[in-house]
Amino acid sequence: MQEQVTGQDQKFQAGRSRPKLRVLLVEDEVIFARAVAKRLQQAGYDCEHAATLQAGRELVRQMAPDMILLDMRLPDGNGLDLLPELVAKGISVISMTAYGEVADAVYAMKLGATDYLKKPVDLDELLLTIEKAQAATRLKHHLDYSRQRNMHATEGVELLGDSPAMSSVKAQIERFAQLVTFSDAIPPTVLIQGETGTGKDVAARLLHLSCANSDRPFVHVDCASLPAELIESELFGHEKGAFTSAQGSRCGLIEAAEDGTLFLDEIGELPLALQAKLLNVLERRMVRRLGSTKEHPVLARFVAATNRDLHQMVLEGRFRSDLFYRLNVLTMNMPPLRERGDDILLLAKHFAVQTERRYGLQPRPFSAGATSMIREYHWPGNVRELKHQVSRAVLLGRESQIMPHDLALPGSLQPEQAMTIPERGVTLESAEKALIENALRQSNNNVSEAARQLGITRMAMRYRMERHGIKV
Ligand SMILES: Nc1ncnc2c1ncn2[C@@H]1O[C@H](COP(=O)(O)OP(=O)(O)OP(=O)(O)O)[C@@H](O)[C@H]1O
Repeated sequence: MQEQVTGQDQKFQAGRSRPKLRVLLVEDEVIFARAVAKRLQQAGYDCEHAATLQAGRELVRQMAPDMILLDMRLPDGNGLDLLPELVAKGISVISMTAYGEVADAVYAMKLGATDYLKKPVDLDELLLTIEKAQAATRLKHHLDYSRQRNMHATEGVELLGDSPAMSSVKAQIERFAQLVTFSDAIPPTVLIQGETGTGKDVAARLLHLSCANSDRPFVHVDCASLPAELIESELFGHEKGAFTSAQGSRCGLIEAAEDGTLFLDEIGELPLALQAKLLNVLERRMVRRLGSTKEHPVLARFVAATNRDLHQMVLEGRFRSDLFYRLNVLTMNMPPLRERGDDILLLAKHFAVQTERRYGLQPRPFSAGATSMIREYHWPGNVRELKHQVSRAVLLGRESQIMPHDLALPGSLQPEQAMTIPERGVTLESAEKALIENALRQSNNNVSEAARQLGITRMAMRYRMERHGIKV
């Protein structure tokens, strides 16, 4: 028997903005099932009901539930028979057992159920248990995500560019790799500073690859994107029961880095309380999981990166000075892209070829106008912005060359240059003339292209050129 619960309570769901959790209830007591379904729908969940194992299996396929409330004693078998396949699908399962079936509940937990409820089920307790299970699933996904993204972490790492600024960075990476590999006591901490998108992450991975034990783990922790309440357990690990959703014990990322590299990205975003704990780890080289009394030695080398001015943050009381001095031992500054001379074009060509290959497109050169625009633009988002704009231009451009308008940059002039009025003043007429001459220069005297850059028609451009006596 299979029953879908819909109807009068649908109105409670309307207008809820959070995605609805899909809950499947596998339960043969129909009156109890109706009460549960009604309550869950009122609470904003999507709920469907199956009264047998077979109907449950069928609905799992159809509705792909996020969570299952699973009764143990069903007309066509025991809920425990269905449990392993649900767990294997990554579905969170809450088992429901009648009085006197404690052994079933224990066995269900061993098979991977997230939690259990004893019948008769109190509906408020049921809601709390669902919320708890949801939090546990979210935590697990975050941990799995962090671990997964660290696999293949150093594949295909390249720091392109041979401008003096980049050559000096590469030489520094080599030198630091020697220092952190062969210091017999504690490997000194490396701090990589630089504007956003300058390649700090790439530099950290390259440093790891340049060390003697590059086959050891490289573990990346993004202090900015991890929710504050997860950073601590992510970094330090936890024992079972250390907090409500800690279902089992788990090693933290500091431990997971073993004797490899722990890369603390966006260290400036680390909450003050955790800064103190991190300092303790750096000083004592010991780590203790949340809820544990046992300490583990820390063998990893620490590399931190930031696009913030940590010194300024120290002055403002937002970053601990003792941690700053501890981190600021070997410091590397990633130069902004605009200070890398010909590297800008080299990188632009590299990203263009990369995109063309990836999408099986015909190679197209940059037009002279696009080339000078790339050279002159100030690239506030650095290499990341260049990569993004070039890929976009390659994918969207229609002409035989990549044109300035394909790059969609906000003009090649730096905003400050374009906006600043000289002390002696300037007339609108002369500013307009300068802009037109500039656009023509950038587009290699291509009038249509220059008109496009200035957002006017070719006719209007011709008219203005004539008025200012500009000839091409
Ligand atoms: N020199 C380089 N050669 C090739 N690719 C690079 C280079 N520098 C950066 N990149 C690429 O640019 C993008 C941004 O680099 P990365 O993430 O290392 O910057 P970041 O400084 O860590 O940025 P954020 O401060 O925002 O975290 C990445 O896709 C990276 O592969």
